[in-house]
Amino acid sequence: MKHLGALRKYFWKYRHRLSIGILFILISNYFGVLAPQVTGYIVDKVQRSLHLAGYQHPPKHKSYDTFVQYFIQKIESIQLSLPAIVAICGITILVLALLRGLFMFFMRQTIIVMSRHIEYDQKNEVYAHYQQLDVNFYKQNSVGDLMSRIAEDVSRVRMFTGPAIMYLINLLALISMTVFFMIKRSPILTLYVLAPLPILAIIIYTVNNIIHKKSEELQATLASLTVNAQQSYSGIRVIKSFVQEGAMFDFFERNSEKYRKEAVTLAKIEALYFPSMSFFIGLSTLLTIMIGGLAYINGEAIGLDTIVEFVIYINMLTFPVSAIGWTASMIQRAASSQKRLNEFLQTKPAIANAFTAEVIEWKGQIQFENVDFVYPNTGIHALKNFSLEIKPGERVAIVGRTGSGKTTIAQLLLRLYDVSSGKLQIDGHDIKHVDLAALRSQTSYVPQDGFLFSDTIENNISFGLPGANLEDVENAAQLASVHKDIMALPSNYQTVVGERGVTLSGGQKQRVSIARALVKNTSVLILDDCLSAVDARTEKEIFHNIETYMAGRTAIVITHKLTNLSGFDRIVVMNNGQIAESGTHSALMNQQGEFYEMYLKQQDGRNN
Ligand SMILES: Nc1ncnc2c1ncn2[C@@H]1O[C@H](COP(=O)(O)OP(=O)(O)OP(=O)(O)O)[C@@H](O)[C@H]1O
Repeated sequence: MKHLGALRKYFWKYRHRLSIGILFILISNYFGVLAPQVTGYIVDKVQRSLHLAGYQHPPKHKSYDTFVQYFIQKIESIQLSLPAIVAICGITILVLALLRGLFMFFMRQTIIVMSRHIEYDQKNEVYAHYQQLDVNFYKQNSVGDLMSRIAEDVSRVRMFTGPAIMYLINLLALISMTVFFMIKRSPILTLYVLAPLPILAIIIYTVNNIIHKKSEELQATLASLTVNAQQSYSGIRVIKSFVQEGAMFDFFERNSEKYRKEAVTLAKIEALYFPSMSFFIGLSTLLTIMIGGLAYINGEAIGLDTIVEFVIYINMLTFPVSAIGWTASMIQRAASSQKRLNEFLQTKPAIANAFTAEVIEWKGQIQFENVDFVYPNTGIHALKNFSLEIKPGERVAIVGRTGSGKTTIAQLLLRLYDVSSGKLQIDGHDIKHVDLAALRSQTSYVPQDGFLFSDTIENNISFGLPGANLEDVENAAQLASVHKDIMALPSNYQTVVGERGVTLSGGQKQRVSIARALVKNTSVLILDDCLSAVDARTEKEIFHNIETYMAGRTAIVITHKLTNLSGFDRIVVMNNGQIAESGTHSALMNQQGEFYEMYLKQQDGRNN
């Protein structure tokens, strides 16, 4: 429960709405408890007027609410016939019911609407926090988990801030008002009639706890089913090509069967809930009639009107009391969801702007000095005592075997991670003291997996530079040698790509993501093996196109393709997190070392 304390700020923000909502709940219940009293009055009035045989008039009581008392005085002062009094009382009961309904409507309008506002604020808070967290956080948490926090957990919390709060306050208001009037009328009858309710409360609580536990298990099974289905859809091509549809289906069916069994058990337990409720409410009604009836026969101060009133009160309590378990379960669920949200919202991003962070105009100088880097989630030592200086405007190709640390260099330069030891400086500033947004906005980075959004090509490219016009976008596409491909698409730059639209080839995707980086027009360009799916001729064309573009800019090109590297100022060969050799293309070829060997192997591969 303490976890829900985090919602205080929202309740404070919407305190006016909440207070008005509570007022509406009180008013609607107030009108609710008046109706039984007016009914009791008619019963009493009819009995007294008809002088029923053997009816011993109990003394007139004055335990009505002030409003009802005033209403009775008014009616009795006008000397009306009995049918007229009955009709007026009937209309009054109808008006009270309408007023009750009207205020219930207002109550929902304020409290449920408030919960929707809180849900909106909370979703934005969670989303804003997601944006701040570093890549390591995303490595440690699955997409499904992140999605369920923003969707499911926030919705569960909304069930607390809206319906649960509303039913809880409604229940407290109704119970206290009815019990107040019942005690006022007959304390002893109240005691007998309410006696079964604590037993009912204990049963509800116990059954509810079991329901809660079972539904948690059910949720977990459902989550694993969903992840399984999600993976099947994402990996459908792999599943089909390996003819594994049957195996996937069996796996899904087994999980489904588990889900079915758990759901059936839950349904059986839930089936117990309402019958036991009805039993105890029925028992209370029975006790009212029996004990009240006996007291009446014995001539005690209990009239038929009191019995009628009590029966109505008891029935009014049915729904709110039956909602206790449901409300408690909603509160429990909301508390566990809020706990998950709190854990996540309290996660501090490992990479954040230092207090003293400076916005610099990056000229493109880069210096790694004895850098060691260990991936925090796996402990893999990706860079070892790595030193490299790149001058502004220098064009450096980084090559090497897979897993040798090339991408890691790019990730450190974008400060997606911080170095574990050693120094990384840009233009002589420690990268940790450079404003993050300034650093990243001055770097054009094309990652290996050039992810495209399900949007138009124009928007995908201009994403690199919000506010870029179509001319900028086309220029960037031309530099990335993808303009012709785009013009061949059905709606050119307005063609929607991704899930909702056209599927681009691997090479086209890579080139669109290169265009997205080039449109940024920054002093540093980092291409991370983003030409792997591009044929040699197009690759040559791209290098040629961006040669002039690169003039005066620092360019780091990570690649596995060793042809076309003669135009680079330097080639750095990585091996196991360290530089194996570095130099110009001709120097490395003359050296006949690792680069030379890799180059020859690649040439052999091509010729064979
Ligand atoms: N996000 C990560 N979390 C943990 N370990 C990682 C992560 N990324 C890379 N590694 C590990 O760090 C080492 C260096 O990886 P890196 O991606 O820098 O190599 P690379 O030279 O770019 O390889 P490739 O040419 O295959 O892209 C590898 O052993 C890899 O498994």
